[in-house]
Amino acid sequence: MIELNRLFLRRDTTQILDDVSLTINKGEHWVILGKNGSGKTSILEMVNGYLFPSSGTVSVLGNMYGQVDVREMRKKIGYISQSLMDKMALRDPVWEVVATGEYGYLRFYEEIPEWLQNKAHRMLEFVKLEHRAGHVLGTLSQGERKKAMLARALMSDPEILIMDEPCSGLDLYEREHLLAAINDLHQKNAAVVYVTHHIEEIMPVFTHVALLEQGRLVAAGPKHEVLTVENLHKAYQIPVSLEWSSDRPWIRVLS
Ligand SMILES: Nc1ncnc2c1ncn2[C@@H]1O[C@H](COP(=O)(O)OP(=O)(O)OP(=O)(O)O)[C@@H](O)[C@H]1O
Repeated sequence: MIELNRLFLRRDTTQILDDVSLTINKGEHWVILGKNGSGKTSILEMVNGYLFPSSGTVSVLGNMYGQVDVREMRKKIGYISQSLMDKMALRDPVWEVVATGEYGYLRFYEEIPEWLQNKAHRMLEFVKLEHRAGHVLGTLSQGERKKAMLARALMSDPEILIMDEPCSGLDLYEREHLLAAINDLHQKNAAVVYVTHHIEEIMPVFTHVALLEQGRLVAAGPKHEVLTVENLHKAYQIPVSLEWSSDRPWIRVLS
């Protein structure tokens, strides 16, 4: 579904990505981990076609970027990021904000047909936010807003769903509720690519992990093979121990 081949990205004197190759197949859900500035967001932006590598190729859903209209590709990709959240109309009802995802609009200026309203409500049910459907987006908690963004992204039935740190800034309660909704994505067709700083967010739905360090891949593959204390030490330079509980990894820093 996504094939990144020998990606290099250089800006001024900084080597942002340094020979990154990654293949994401249908049925796989990936988490990208790495320190601040290791290149995670750059990879997401390349998959979205917002950023082009200095060299190397990006192929998404069988189409090589550079030979395809990226705007057409973006219709097949759901992207959930803080910058998108910031663009949403806080005074609009939640169901209406969700409905805009059908066409990728930010707002509607005409009457919304009943089928679309019904679909938006179904997506809100999926993320367990239906009880807030009629509320104004700005009155929702941060976690609920993220759930609304997830429901909005699902409206267009994306083939790829990209999430850039969706749990940042959420308290434990809000985070766990959002993670439960994300874990339910196994019922959908989309391949999920998820960036986080927190290893315990790797829910059972995720199958694979890529570990980045200074623009290079330390390891990439099935999560149980990649999430070893040796690889985590290479990526973070901190001694840690790792425990799996209910197919979720938990990390402890060793003193
Ligand atoms: N346009 C640019 N010019 C110069 N440097 C850039 C540019 N864009 C990104 N960088 C640098 O590239 C590196 C990788 O950035 P990127 O945002 O991909 O990392 P990240 O792993 O997502 O970081 P974070 O976890 O902090 O969000 C950073 O050091 C960043 O400062």
